[in-house]
Amino acid sequence: MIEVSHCDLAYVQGASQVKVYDDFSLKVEQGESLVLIGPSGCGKSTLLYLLAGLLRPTGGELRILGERVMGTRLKTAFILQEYGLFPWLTVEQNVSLGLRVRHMPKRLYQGAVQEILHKMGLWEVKHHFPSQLSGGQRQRVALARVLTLQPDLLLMDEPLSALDALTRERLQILLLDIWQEQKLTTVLVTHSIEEAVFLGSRILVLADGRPTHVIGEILNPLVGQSGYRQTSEFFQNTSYVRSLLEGGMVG
Ligand SMILES: Nc1ncnc2c1ncn2[C@@H]1O[C@H](COP(=O)(O)OP(=O)(O)OP(=O)(O)O)[C@@H](O)[C@H]1O
Repeated sequence: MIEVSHCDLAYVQGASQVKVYDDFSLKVEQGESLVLIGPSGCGKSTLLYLLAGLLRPTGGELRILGERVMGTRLKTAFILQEYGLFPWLTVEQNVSLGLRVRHMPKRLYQGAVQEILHKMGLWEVKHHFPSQLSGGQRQRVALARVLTLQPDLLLMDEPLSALDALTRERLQILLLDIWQEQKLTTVLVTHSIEEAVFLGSRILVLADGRPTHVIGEILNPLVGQSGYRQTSEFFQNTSYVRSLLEGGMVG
């Protein structure tokens, strides 16, 4: 699905350069739920921007479904922490926005929008404006909006970090349902070890340092199984990720 091959990426800062990636390679299979975790500044968002086609690598190449990424693509959805909703549009209008800007006639998208509003628990608030919603509801609107476009790749940059603990857990379950139902390839950045292990079928632990490097990779085949959060495997995996992060921060 995704092939990152020997990519370099440096930010220019005045006269100097911040080399974030140097000869970095990564493969993500179709239907994987890859989670990126690592200390602040290690390059997680940069990798998402590269995958989204918002940044171009200075060397190497990225391919999605075999096609070289030269810019943004319609089937890649990107969800940010700040929701990105338009305050002057209602929930329903925000959700259908992507379809409307593609000039799809209302009769063709109305059913799909209604279905997703129900599925995401937004039906009762469909005429509300974003300012009238809780953080969890706003993030569900943002998710609903990108899902109406039937993406094949969902990129998420700390999408749940602004939410209270219980809302966050509910949305984690929702994300897991979406991933399992739609077999959607997802790449999620988080700072939460528990969230990484709860949502990632594979977890990539990145370390700070220039350039960024992978210090651990955990396959997590039990992800999505009911009651996983209460199992000893979940506890072992969170402990392992924590130890990698602690080790990676030494020095
Ligand atoms: N536009 C930019 N210009 C210069 N340097 C940048 C720019 N964007 C990011 N950087 C630097 O690149 C490095 C990687 O940043 P990035 O935002 O990808 O890290 P991150 O792991 O996502 O951090 P966080 O967890 O804090 O969001 C950091 O050192 C950051 O300061």
